[in-house]
Amino acid sequence: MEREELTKLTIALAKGRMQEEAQRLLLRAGIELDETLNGSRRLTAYDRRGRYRLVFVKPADVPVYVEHGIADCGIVGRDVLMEAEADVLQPLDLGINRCRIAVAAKGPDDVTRNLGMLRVATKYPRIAAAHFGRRGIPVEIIELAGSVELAPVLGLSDCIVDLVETGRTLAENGLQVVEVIAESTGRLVANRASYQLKAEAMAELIAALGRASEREG
Ligand SMILES: Nc1ncnc2c1ncn2[C@@H]1O[C@H](COP(=O)(O)OP(=O)(O)OP(=O)(O)O)[C@@H](O)[C@H]1O
Ligand SMILES: O=P(O)(O)OC[C@H]1O[C@H](OP(=O)(O)OP(=O)(O)O)[C@H](O)[C@@H]1O
Repeated sequence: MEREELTKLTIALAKGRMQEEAQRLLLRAGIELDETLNGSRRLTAYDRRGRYRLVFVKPADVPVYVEHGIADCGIVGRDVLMEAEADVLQPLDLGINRCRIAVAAKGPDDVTRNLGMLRVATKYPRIAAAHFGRRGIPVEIIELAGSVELAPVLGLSDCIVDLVETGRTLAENGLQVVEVIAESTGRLVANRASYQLKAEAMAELIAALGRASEREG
């Protein structure tokens, strides 16, 4: 039988930092990827049994593929989902890539004692704007693509909104957490229509990943 006929679901995986943990979890769930993928530049793959097609995309693009139904489901961080405000279902917390989305600065006074417009550097403009909006603090959002911790050190901003795991990047750059906005972990997300139309395959995947992530945690 052709692979396409066997394939039940297309899963979009975030490339980069989350990919390794996600693939380890898939393996525990009995979804083993073609080993010719190792070291290759291919952006799609099937699992050994041909049941799932995997597509590898940038983290921020996972909700885009899933919302449009190109992928039935995806694995991506809650940080990305909060920022994208994507209309997708979140059936499972996978517990991988646990970190916090936090406000950080050289010291708390840089945030709390600021009298004018607070300058906030971040990769997460929507999360940052919503957070300070709730606090009633006027902000200028300075959007950066990475190494956000540099901004307050060099005087580009008063504070940052970024991910913190061990706190090492903050500490080594003389910054500290001022406030935690949210916890983030890797999530299984699903397209709304696929969730209904491919209910059996979805349930099978959710159950397998749920068991695998329980064992992991
Ligand atoms: N230090 C960390 N510890 C744990 N999880 C993290 C950490 N940094 C990022 N993550 C999680 O891993 C996901 C992917 O991180 P990665 O750094 O690969 O993304 P990115 O820098 O946004 O991607 P890209 O720059 O390729 O668009 C994040 O969305 C987040 O959920
Ligand atoms: O608390 P820690 O354990 O130090 O981890 C946090 C760091 O990890 C991520 O950065 P990443 O390495 O993905 O680089 P980037 O900032 O360029 O995205 C995040 O943006 C922080 O900078």
